[in-house]
Amino acid sequence: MVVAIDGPAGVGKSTIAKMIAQECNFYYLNSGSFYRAYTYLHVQEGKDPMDFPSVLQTAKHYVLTVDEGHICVDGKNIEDQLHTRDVDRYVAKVSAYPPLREFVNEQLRRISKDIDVVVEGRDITTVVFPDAELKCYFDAKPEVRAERRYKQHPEGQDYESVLREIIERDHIDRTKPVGALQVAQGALYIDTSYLTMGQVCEKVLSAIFTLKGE
Ligand SMILES: Nc1ncnc2c1ncn2[C@@H]1O[C@H](COP(=O)(O)OP(=O)(O)O)[C@@H](O)[C@H]1O
Ligand SMILES: Nc1ccn([C@H]2C[C@H](O)[C@@H](COP(=O)(O)OP(=O)(O)O)O2)c(=O)n1
Repeated sequence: MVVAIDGPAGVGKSTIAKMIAQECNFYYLNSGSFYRAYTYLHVQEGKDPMDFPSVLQTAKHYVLTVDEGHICVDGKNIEDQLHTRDVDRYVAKVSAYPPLREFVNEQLRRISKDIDVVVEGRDITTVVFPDAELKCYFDAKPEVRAERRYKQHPEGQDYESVLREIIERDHIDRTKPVGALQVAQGALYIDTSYLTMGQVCEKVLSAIFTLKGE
């Protein structure tokens, strides 16, 4: 079974997807980690992340694997390197390059073949797995998402800057020529603004149990 989850930054996709994966014993895939990993690896090589064809070359040079939800290169977990200022600054633009999207999508489909999986991102319900057994769209007001992100790293940027970046990121994510964030037909729409993580998880689990006839 494929459970596909899309939604904007800070809405709770990773948190809930991991909870569902653990509860149902499904594999967990975070597609944003692929875009982050390629951005990181390219910058690490001292190359220009705005030269998108060259980022694709870098991507093709490395083999990414996923170990218990963590992205690895040559077997080494690089998760800690994926949320730096540099990666945050460039990843939205890098991820808008259609050939790179196609490259990432092929890998997501290959990894997910014949297994039970929860996959989250921006275009999972629309492009990568439009026929997923369960499609979910999580939403929340930008102010709520900024507050959640700010609380994750109170030592980092102030709330106003976090909110500004969330709004900018939303704009890029929603206006991408390919793979833009949108609510897929037939998706379970959940506004998480005033729900606890447990309540969101319950809604998704209930949909999975219904599908399984449990
Ligand atoms: N329903 C919720 N209520 C309160 N906080 C939440 C909720 N869902 C997620 N969070 C918190 O919001 C932050 C961002 O969640 P995350 O799962 O990283 O979002 P995303 O993967 O969509 O970017 C995390 O600190 C998480 O614990
Ligand atoms: N399927 C996906 C997943 C992520 N992206 C983009 C969206 C973001 O700008 C980056 C990083 O995604 P990620 O989910 O890690 O971002 P956030 O944690 O929500 O800030 O990649 C995408 O275009 N398509």
